[in-house]
Amino acid sequence: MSIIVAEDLSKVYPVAVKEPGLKGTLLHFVRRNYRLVQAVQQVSFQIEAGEVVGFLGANGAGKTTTLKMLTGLIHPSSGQVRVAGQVPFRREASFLQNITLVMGQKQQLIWDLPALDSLRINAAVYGISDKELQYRIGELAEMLSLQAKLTQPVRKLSLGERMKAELLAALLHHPQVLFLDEPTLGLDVNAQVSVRDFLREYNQRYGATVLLTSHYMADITALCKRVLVIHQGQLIYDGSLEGLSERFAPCREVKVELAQPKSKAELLSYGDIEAVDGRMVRFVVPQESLTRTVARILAELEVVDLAVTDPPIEEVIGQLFRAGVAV
Ligand SMILES: Nc1ncnc2c1ncn2[C@@H]1O[C@H](COP(=O)(O)OP(=O)(O)OP(=O)(O)O)[C@@H](O)[C@H]1O
Repeated sequence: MSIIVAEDLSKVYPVAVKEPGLKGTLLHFVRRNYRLVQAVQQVSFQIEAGEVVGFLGANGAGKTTTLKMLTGLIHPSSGQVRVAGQVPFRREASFLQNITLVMGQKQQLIWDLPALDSLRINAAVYGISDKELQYRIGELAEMLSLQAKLTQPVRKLSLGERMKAELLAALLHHPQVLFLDEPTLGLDVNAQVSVRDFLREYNQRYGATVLLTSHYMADITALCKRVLVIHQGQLIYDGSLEGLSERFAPCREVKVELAQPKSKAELLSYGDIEAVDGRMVRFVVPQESLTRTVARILAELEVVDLAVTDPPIEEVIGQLFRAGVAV
């Protein structure tokens, strides 16, 4: 059975609209007008236990709203959601024991205290014994290379160390399902890599299920075989990461090694040229004319080697977010 099930999940936010000026402010007190923002529209997906799934979308696409519905922070306007067999919005203790939500831009650790003190508070909330707490902190701190940092006030930690300490706090109760909203936000490249490595190891060691949003494609490519893409509140893709390029990339790169160098003018009839370097040529060819163009190149030019590659995944996603593609 799937550990996360969303069926026709929708969320509409009523937003109060106020006219500018004093008159608008006074009227706002007496009679409020609302406009409705459809943040998430009939989103359905299922995630199996142990999967690591990337959740992609441009700013305002509906990712955080969906995560909030999956963790029970907000009630869906319509649709069904079950996580670890429970209805999140009921926020039952057995549900909260099973999940965690980490938001890169929010922190739960107390700023002026050492992380260790906040961890003790969390342990009390989750009913973790002292002995078990020592064991779990030791294990997670080692995985995160954080042993020496837990006795320092949180405000004295670097951003990367703080994020790792946040992860430690969020995972102390050994949740089965991790909802991670931009866990590497603002971190430098080294810190991003160590958070990624930790998440991979945590998933493998505990078989935890992870739903992860990130604007850093490196997080997604390093961790997720499967991605969900949301655009203007609608799920427009649910499938493999490689499948994204196949489905949405408008162009392919055709790399050709020629027997003899050719001038740019001679090559232009085959497609846009990305680069020419002696006998090596890189063409950018629209998807729909790919087969025809490759056949022409092979028939008309003396070719030593030819390879067709997808554009970088960042480019595909960027294009997808800019254009927005209907399902
Ligand atoms: N509490 C709220 N009240 C009204 N509108 C909201 C509220 N929260 C979110 N929205 C709106 O719902 C839409 C989806 O927002 P959401 O935060 O889910 O997007 P997101 O994909 O997480 O974006 P980002 O990547 O910028 O965090 C946006 O249009 C946003 O303005």
